[in-house]
Amino acid sequence: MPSRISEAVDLHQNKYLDLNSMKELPESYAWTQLEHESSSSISSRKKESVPIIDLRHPDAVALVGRACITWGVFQVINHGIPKGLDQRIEGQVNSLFSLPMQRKLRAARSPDGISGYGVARISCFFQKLMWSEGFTIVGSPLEHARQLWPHGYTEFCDIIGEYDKEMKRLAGRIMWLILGSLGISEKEIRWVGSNRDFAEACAALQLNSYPPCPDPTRAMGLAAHTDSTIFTILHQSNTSGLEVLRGSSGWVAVPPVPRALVINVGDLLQILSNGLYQSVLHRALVNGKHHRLSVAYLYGPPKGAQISPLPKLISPACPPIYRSVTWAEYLQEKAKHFNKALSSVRICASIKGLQDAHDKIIQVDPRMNDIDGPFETKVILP
Ligand SMILES: C=C1C[C@]23C[C@@]1(O)CC[C@H]2[C@@]12CCC[C@@](C)(C(=O)O1)[C@H]2[C@@H]3C(=O)O
Ligand SMILES: O=C(O)CCC(=O)C(=O)O
Ligand SMILES: [Fe+2]
Repeated sequence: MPSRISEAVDLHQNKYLDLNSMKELPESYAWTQLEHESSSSISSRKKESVPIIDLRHPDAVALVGRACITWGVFQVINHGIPKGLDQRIEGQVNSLFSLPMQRKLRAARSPDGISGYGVARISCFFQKLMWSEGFTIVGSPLEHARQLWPHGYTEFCDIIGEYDKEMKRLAGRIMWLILGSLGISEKEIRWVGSNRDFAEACAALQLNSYPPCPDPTRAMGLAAHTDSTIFTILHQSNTSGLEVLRGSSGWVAVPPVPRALVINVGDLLQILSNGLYQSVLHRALVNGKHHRLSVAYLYGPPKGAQISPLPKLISPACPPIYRSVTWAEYLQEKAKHFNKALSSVRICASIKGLQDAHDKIIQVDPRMNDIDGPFETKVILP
């Protein structure tokens, strides 16, 4: 039986395989059938689909509230992001991931860093590797862009800057819809900012690439996870792959809708809403023919802001179930406990009717069985 350390080294050595040139699925990327089962067949039979909300609808607040409670995810249209920006950002993402591996590695994320090129951060919690590459941007992408395109990095930086600005504006608007749906006014949030635009809010941009895969039914693009955000705004290219877990219905596909953006409830919104809006477990599957891209805007509170259940949502009958955390503290919990991060900040162990995403874990990765600690693979039965 190999030791945990040598397995970790194996993973590390496999880390930068060039997925774009592989003709067969290496064993290290082959996930078990069980992990793929329970997929969309059930949901498509039931004809359930993730709500699509027109942000210009007069009842947008109520629609958003209902979608947060019943799904934890929705798509938005008429969101005001300039036409064509989605295609321009996709062009940049495509050009980044099409670079030769040696070039991409110049912008590699350092082991303890946040920004840069690399495999999914959550890879260390899984036995198998994921069929994807990522590039994370926090703050300015300039230094990494220079490494990637020494003679032509400005276009990338300009488009990222424009996308970031537009996302921040949209995120502020969605914040108001969500807060409105919870009955929260501006007086009740310290960090709304003087222009009511959440100017100090922090965010990360995650660019994801899922190359065509020689054996897509055995591969996993991005394993099931929840985001450690208030919410995430996701643009997906015109190839399906995103799935969300919906209670007893199992995995439901979130099909790309032209110009629509997907909004995922994140863990911090679950904390703020005292468990009313639960973060959504989601994953990305891969495709045999098409290269899939996605751009996630991971939206969170300002640095140092304490996130805890909103006082208005608390009463003797509904005591706070989470302690207060900053985003940075929560990300540390996530890095340590992954699926169990929410329960690690829970102060009230069991509330009837409330389940954290991790409570749905029903089978521990057998390789991890004899290891103490939080290493668990989500295997969700139908
Ligand atoms: C702010 C962040 C959220 C994130 C970790 C990060 O520091 C930057 C990347 C984010 C991301 C994107 C892909 C899925 C995810 C779980 C991951 O591994 O990296 C999220 C992280 C998260 O939400 O916890
Ligand atoms: O590619 C996708 O559809 C999902 C990406 C995602 O979940 C993430 O970046 O957090
Ligand atoms: Fe995600």
